[in-house]
Amino acid sequence: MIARNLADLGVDVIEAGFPASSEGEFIATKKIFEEVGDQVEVIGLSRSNKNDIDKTISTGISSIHLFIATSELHMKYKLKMTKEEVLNKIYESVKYAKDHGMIVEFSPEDATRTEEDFLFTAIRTAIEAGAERINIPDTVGTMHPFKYYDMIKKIVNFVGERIIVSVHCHNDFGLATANSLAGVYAGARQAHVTVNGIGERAGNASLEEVVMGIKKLLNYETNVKTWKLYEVSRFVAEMTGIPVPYFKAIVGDNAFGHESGIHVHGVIENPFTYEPISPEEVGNFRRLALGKHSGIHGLRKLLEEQGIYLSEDKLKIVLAEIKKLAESGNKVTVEDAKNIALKLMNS
Ligand SMILES: CC(=O)SCCNC(=O)CCNC(=O)[C@H](O)C(C)(C)COP(=O)(O)OP(=O)(O)OC[C@H]1O[C@@H](n2cnc3c(N)ncnc32)[C@H](O)[C@@H]1OP(=O)(O)O
Ligand SMILES: CC(C)C(=O)C(=O)O
Repeated sequence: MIARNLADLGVDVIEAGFPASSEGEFIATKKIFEEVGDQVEVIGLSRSNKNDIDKTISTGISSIHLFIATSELHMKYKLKMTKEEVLNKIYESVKYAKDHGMIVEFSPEDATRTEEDFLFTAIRTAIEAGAERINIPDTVGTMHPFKYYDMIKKIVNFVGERIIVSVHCHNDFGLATANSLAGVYAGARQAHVTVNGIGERAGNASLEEVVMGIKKLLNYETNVKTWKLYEVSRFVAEMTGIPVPYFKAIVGDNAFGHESGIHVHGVIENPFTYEPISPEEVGNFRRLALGKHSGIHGLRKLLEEQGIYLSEDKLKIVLAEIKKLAESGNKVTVEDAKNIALKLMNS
């Protein structure tokens, strides 16, 4: 169901799973391909070994994302391989997948902590073996946008126009979206993202933020139907049981929420004053709230929507009551405002 939502949303590629990791992932990848493979490219993640590649191929999909770590840290402690062994694995696995007719995306895992010369050698090896896409993972989110921009720019120049460079950013320092945008600005033409930013540790770059950043901040195009973003985000939250944070950009409940009087006044006059994106553009909703920060303009609007028209003096009295209520620790609703106003009108 999530895959169908993503296909309808207009994403270019769905990384459906890691077929060699379990029977469930194998079946899911196969099923997702059968369901939406005619609408969107479906790709499977795989270690750089024959067993994983064979398993991925046997799902029926035709794109594979091969990875192997290239940083000293990962090679020494995790893979227990030398540089030469890793380069051999890259060449052999990419070549093997290509010989089986796969589209190959290759990731030097922990790329951003990899010694530069070796990273370029690994990338060249993957391309020589036939990889069409090179993804540069910031595996533990240790990049900042200025550094990642320089790195991606260099790689884009190195690989030339024929190869698509992709970015994959983790959010350990809260910079996954910023780094993804820096990478795209530097010439990457694919970004790995997840709905609501879900992922290991602090998560991955969020689809909603990266798509809207590309559209509104970089002024580039994507194929994503942005007005479906909120709906897809909520669907994934419901299916996974992982709620969307209240203050989450684009899809959070407060992403278009305004309480402060000055802001509400601005938004009433022209929403662009305090909304850099309109809620409709992403399928979210504007929410005007009442509280200790409220002002007359916002209160008047909310009451008039309830059919209550008060003089400026009366509005001031209602506003004072609302502030008092909020400052005593209560959440103030439109219903509260309405009751206060009606009481005043009847007194
Ligand atoms: C940064 C990333 O996101 S990487 C992808 C993360 N995703 C996953 O791990 C998918 C879910 N994983 C799993 O289901 C399991 O870990 C499996 C099926 C992949 C492997 O399970 P196991 O065989 O039990 O091994 P385990 O996970 O404990 O260790 C990983 C093994 O893969 C090796 N390995 C790790 N990455 C790679 C790679 N890219 N290419 C080849 N071998 C690799 C490790 O060196 C280790 O090898 P060893 O068993 O010879 O010591
Ligand atoms: C497999 C790779 C792309 C990965 O997930 C990472 O390095 O974070």
